[in-house]
Amino acid sequence: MICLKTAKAKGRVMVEPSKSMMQRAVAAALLCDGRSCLRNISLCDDCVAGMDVASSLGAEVSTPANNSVLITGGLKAPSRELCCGEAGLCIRMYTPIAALLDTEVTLTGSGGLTKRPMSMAESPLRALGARVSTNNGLLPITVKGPLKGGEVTLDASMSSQLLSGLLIACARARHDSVINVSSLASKPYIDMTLQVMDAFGIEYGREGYTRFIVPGGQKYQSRDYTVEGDWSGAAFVLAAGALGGPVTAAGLRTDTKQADIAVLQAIEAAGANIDIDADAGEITASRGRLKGFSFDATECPDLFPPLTALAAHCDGVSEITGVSRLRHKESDRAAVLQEQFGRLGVEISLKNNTMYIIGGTGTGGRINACGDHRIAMAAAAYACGLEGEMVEIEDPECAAKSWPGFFEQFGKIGIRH
Ligand SMILES: O=C(O)C1=C[C@@H](OP(=O)(O)O)[C@@H](O)[C@H](O)C1
Ligand SMILES: C=C(OP(=O)(O)O)C(=O)O
Repeated sequence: MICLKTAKAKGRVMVEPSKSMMQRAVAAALLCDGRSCLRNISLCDDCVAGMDVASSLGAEVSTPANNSVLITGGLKAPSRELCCGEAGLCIRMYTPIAALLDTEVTLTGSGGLTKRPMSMAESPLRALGARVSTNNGLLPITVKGPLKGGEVTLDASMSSQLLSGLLIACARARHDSVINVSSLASKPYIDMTLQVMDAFGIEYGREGYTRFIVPGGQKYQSRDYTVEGDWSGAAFVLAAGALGGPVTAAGLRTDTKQADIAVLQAIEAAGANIDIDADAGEITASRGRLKGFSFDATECPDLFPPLTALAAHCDGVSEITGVSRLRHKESDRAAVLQEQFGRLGVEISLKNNTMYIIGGTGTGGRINACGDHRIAMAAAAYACGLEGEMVEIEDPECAAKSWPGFFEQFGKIGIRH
């Protein structure tokens, strides 16, 4: 457990590199013939799991040094089960990749991932020529390819992550693939996948977010790739700034495809100030007259926790829509936010697809992160809206899933433990 002394935050934080972008780049590097160098890497739990899986699938992964790692591609049958840790993207992306092989591969995971659905992988992979079995829709999942290609339909209402994996893998299938997609949410994450495929020389066609055409038999081109800073982690830093500040989040690209750059709109809607220095890659947030705000987080569900922390200190009621996207995250995130912020005196109600947060009643107290990194980080951002109280966090270590140095960085902006 850690105990944070609440205070207004002030200063500058270098954000962690994006685990979403890095895991995609590692997968692309695995599928190359040559050697890639990934720079500005993250050693968060999810990225370490991604590198381990790539290595088990035949990549030569150097010991990370100087913030970079060398990956020599080469896909081969692993000698053991692939363990994806707690990373949803990792298992949903490597399942189609493992199905490129003509041997049976089992993918598994730990902690919260064991409760997260994998059923969405079954019918599309079968339609593309692989054998698939899951544990009643959960882990472990076993696949046996080779993925041949073909035409397939995918219901992506639960998650975009399998589509990311299919797009990446289908470029290496023997034949061309057409992926028809219905009800896709988290759309920007597909743009992130396509951006990495572009960077590694892969071609595809698309009709918006409903149909993707991926020619088979393509070669990923090895390259130097710099991982950009993580807007999902930056959202907690900027929420902290909006509650006091000024706080600067550094290491970000403003021309990003990342979904969570949308945090800037939400913070401005709450009445706080945002200052952007695109050339320096620095965003500064500072307090304004904070008022309840409305925001649609359907396409950027990871913003719920930092925006809940912000809304808890805004005057009036804030409304965030897209609650249905939270059911299968590291925790049942809407329920956990409601319950755990409730312990801090913040009233949250859930109606249909909307979360209502009543601002201005929160106090210090103790919350349990419930194994969800974004709940732990949200508690720290929340602490920036109080003064002279304590916010205790049970299970803070789970922040390492996306940002191992998170609490150290918050210490630097005045939130000490
Ligand atoms: O592709 C990715 O990197 C991610 C996609 C999103 O998941 P869903 O598509 O399941 O919403 C997001 O919530 C997750 O944190 C990371
Ligand atoms: C849901 C998340 O990640 P994943 O699905 O990759 O585990 C997250 O980081 O909030």
